[in-house]
Amino acid sequence: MRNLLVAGNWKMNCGPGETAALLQGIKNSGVTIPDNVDVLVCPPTISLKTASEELQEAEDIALGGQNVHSEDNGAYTGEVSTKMLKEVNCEYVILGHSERRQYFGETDKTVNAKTVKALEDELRPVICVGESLKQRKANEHKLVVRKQVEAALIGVEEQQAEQLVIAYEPIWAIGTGETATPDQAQEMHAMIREVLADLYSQDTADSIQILYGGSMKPHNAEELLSQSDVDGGLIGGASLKADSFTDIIKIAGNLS
Ligand SMILES: O=C(CO)COP(=O)(O)O
Repeated sequence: MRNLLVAGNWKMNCGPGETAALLQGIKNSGVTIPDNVDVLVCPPTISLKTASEELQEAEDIALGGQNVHSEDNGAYTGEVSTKMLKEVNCEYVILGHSERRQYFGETDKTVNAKTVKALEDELRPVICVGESLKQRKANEHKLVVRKQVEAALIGVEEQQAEQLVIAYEPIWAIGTGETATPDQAQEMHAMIREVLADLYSQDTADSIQILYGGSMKPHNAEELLSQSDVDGGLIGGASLKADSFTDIIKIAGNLS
């Protein structure tokens, strides 16, 4: 049985001070992380060191970056490398979030290069895919997402693939308060798992956690996380408050 992964993408929220406060809030909430739940937080780059220090005695909460460059170092103003993320104890990195694709020119090609680099340097990529409202209305959502998954994984070998996490995040559901229905999420997650099985094997596909992201909140987490191919959530807004994030952790613990 796969563990469910409850992951917080803090986006451009929480400098070091607020990061310390939020993580203390999570730790002081008294939540015990269930054995069958993995928990991940992804603060902004500038707050990762503080987060790492705060999480020193909370080994069951993993740390991740929100982006990484595909080169080791060099003249890339504003960027961070895999080694820098690892130096502050990141185990994961979010790649290809739709906001990065939309505002910062990320393409399937850059997402692929970053995925290959992250795996090479033993950071687990959380690869984000998802269709726009226009694409869903045009009934192109499956094709679009299939292509995004395939493109991200060019050159990724089967034995590395077990380190992957995929996040299905329909763009129309991000920060809008509108979620995919449980059936819509299940349909897309099952399709993504099929793509992974075609690329690798059913066993490998079954071992990869596929997260849902897009307005996941305590009130809708149970119905989404109960779907057989939904292996967790990538949570934006609701991960910024200790109580809503820990509520989702508890809901996941009761399910898996
Ligand atoms: O983009 C998301 C997580 O990466 C989802 O954000 P919201 O939960 O705020 O909709």
